[in-house]
Amino acid sequence: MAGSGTAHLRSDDQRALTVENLVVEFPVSGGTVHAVSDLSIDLLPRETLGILGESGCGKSSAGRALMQLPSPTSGNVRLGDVELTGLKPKAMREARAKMQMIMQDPVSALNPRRKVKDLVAEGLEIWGFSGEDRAKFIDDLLRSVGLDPDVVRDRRPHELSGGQCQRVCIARSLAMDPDVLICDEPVSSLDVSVQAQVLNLLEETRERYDLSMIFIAHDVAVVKNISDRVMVMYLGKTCEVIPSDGMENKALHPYTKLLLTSVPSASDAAAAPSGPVKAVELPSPLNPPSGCRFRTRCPLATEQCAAEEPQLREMRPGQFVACHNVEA
Ligand SMILES: Nc1ncnc2c1ncn2[C@@H]1O[C@H](COP(=O)(O)OP(=O)(O)OP(=O)(O)O)[C@@H](O)[C@H]1O
Repeated sequence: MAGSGTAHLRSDDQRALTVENLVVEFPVSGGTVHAVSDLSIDLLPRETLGILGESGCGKSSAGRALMQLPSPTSGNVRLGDVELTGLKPKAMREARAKMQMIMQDPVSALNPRRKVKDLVAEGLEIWGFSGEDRAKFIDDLLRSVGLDPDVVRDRRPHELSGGQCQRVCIARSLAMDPDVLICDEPVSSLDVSVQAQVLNLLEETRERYDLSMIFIAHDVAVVKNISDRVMVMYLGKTCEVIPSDGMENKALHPYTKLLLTSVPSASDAAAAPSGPVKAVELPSPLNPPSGCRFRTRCPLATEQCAAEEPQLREMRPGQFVACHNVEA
């Protein structure tokens, strides 16, 4: 798999989730949208991997394809030891229970006609819970996400705030006893005042329930703070995988540096790309540039970048970069 975009962990490390060469394409009238191209991920148990990139780079398409919603165009997704590709519907439902997704808009993720206690219980049939056991289980889950069961259990989504709805979504996911939580922009639709509370809850939840997490967002500071490692995507491809600790000083790919300079910090100067980034629109995923997809905006681009696609190389321990023109 060398050069395929995988994070290349040690071969003896256990994986919560393994993704190999994921491709997501959408046929449209003008051709094919190449939303995700050759994406590989190794997620360790209890690790949070951030996926960072600007709008339209394929983050959500990748997240949904991991859940097989819909299945990717090609590539393999393995949850623990279970290969999801090609599972029959019943086996897929059971496997999918172990990988839950928290969406950007919690209000529209919840059925407006159902009460909180029924929303949280939506997936519980497969565990066979009923009666008092079930009611206690739901109350415990509501408490664990910081909601008072006596206050919220009989309410419907429109009677709750956005932050409370996201807490209900998190409780509903936890009801399935998942191993992996995929969070797709989980706080971007919430008021700034409650974003930090929900981020803290996600972090506490990951620790308390021994979860592994994929955290998708375009906000560099949020992704950096919550993640152990960050995967930076540009136009459907991985350009860098980097430990989040100190990444503002360690980033090597010109695109990662560009993203980091959008976060005001004392280390901006160190992080700035070496040369002006060209002010052009994000190229169309219908017809991505040849070679390196970032080359049309890159201050370091050479002829080689148009001719040859750079593969991920381990430049420093745990840091992988797809660029012809950077050195460690
Ligand atoms: N169902 C679809 N049909 C056609 N094109 C799609 C579809 N879903 C996504 N796309 C396109 O795929 C590309 C990647 O979109 P995606 O939503 O995955 O990006 P993103 O990084 O999550 O962006 P955002 O943060 O704005 O959601 C975009 O060009 C988008 O327009």
